[in-house]
Amino acid sequence: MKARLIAVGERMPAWVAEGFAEYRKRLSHELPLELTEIKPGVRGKGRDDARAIADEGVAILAALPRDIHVVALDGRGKLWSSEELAAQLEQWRMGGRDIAFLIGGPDGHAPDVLARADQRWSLGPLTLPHMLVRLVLAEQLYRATTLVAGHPYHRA
Ligand SMILES: C[S@@+](CC[C@H](N)C(=O)[O-])C[C@H]1O[C@@H](n2cnc3c(N)ncnc32)[C@H](O)[C@@H]1O
Repeated sequence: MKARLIAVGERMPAWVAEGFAEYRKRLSHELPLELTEIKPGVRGKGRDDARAIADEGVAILAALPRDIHVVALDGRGKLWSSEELAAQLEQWRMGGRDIAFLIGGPDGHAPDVLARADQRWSLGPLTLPHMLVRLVLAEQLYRATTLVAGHPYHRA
């Protein structure tokens, strides 16, 4: 199974890019993770935020391969402990499809994107900046692979 991260936002700051690259490297055997960045919709004077959210949604949906399991990162989604995420990972693997994780823009996901999602995953009640969400997602996926493999990285 391969994973794809489709995220609104371009050009991560170096400290995020380095952290993300580190976990992506650690994941490369167990869960190869490919990143697709989506240009944020245009916001500001005279621009309608709803239009920007809709444009981001169209671009996210266009980047999705047809037969892929979709998990939208969303503050109103399901909360999973790291152990529950590891169990999810095993279920996703048994499902036999590749998996896509979606991170929205400054105003969250378009309704069409949430409608396409098979699951919604909340990292907790805090609203996190999208760049940090990439990093936490990559680390938690790595942690989940180590839990499944019985590797001592996870010591809860
Ligand atoms: C700055 S947040 C958007 C906040 C927006 N007000 C909302 O209601 O979704 C940008 C993206 O980061 C992700 N995100 C932020 N905090 C999150 C959390 N606690 N759990 C899951 N995803 C989160 C979501 O994909 C969100 O669309």
